Amino acid sequence: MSTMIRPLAVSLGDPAGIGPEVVGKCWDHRQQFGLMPFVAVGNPRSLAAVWDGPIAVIDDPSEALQAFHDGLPVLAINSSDTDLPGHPSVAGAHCSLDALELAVGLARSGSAAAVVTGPVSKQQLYGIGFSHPGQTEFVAERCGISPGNVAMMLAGPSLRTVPVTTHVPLRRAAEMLTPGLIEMRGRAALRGLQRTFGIADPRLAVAGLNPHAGEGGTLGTEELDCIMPAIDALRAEGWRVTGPHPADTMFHAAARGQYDAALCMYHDQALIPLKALHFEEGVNITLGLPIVRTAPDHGTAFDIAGQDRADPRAMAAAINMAGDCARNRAA
Ligand SMILES: NC(=O)C1=CN([C@@H]2O[C@H](COP(=O)(O)OP(=O)(O)OC[C@H]3O[C@@H](n4cnc5c(N)ncnc54)[C@H](O)[C@@H]3O)[C@@H](O)[C@H]2O)C=CC1
Ligand SMILES: NCC(=O)COP(=O)(O)O
Repeated sequence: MSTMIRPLAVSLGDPAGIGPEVVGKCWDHRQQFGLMPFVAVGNPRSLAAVWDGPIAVIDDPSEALQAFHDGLPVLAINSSDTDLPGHPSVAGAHCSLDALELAVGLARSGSAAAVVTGPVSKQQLYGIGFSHPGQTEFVAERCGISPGNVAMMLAGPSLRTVPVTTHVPLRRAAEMLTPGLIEMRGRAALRGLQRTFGIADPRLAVAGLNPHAGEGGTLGTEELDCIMPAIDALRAEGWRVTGPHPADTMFHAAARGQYDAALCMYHDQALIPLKALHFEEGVNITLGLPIVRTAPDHGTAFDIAGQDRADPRAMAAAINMAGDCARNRAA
């Protein structure tokens, strides 16, 4: 089936967060943002609570394209409680997981061209027994891919970053670093730059872990023991890889011009520069999957939910990137 005749599936995320509001606003501004048709997956009541646009509850994703012109098509997940914006609940966590499951299933089955995931609360999901670090690893598992072989990329107009370790305590992140894990993430990032971003001969800059990339082993040895062997292995395969670079000096404008993505050792090393530069339009994309999955870079923002203050631009960027990547793959 052609990408052009399939909608994107957009899960609403936690019903008490800003996911429903930014998805509704994306439908409002669909022409301004240049968005292809999408179907929301979640509780229609959580949309109606924060957005007064037209909602078209549909039974089958094939109805989405026609419905999209007159209203926001929604495949309904009916949770037992009505969630109040800003007040997450157990029922809301179950609803966000059910919506994620259905939206990913639509992309896997080919009913949707790609999946865009709305923001969920990890704390809420962990509370109902969710055993994955985040949605990235959940989607990987549903696609039958080992979590080690996918990469979480944060992408903005002037920077792409990929963390080697994701949602683990910082102490544990350092312990988890091995040449094999760094090499796998680096390879997933490089292949993703080729396949998803169309960069034929991508350049990857690898960050060090320690101050000044270990200062020759005097401020830590992970660069010598783990990072350099991974760089050597990737170079031996013919990839253009540099590093380990001191992380404090690899994100200024001139440095960013030297690479297509930065491979970072832990979550905040990757996400702080990306969000400092591109919070309003940053996209989280999972590389290494048989389907396309994107998300806005921001979280549930419970502090502003229901106040009409949520900026939809990152969600719009995620929807646009999902559409572009799906079209690239179909071409
Ligand atoms: N893709 C996902 O599902 C993500 C989920 N999270 C989850 O979100 C929850 C809250 O995380 P935080 O660190 O507080 O980050 P957050 O992104 O939810 O909020 C950080 C700050 O930015 C503001 N903000 C976020 N998005 C905004 C938008 N679109 N428009 C206007 N203001 C916005 C919030 O009001 C808050 O002041 C956590 O439970 C975390 O697990 C965090 C990041 C991504
Ligand atoms: N900080 C990024 C984030 O929380 C998104 O992670 P994921 O749920 O997409 O794996």
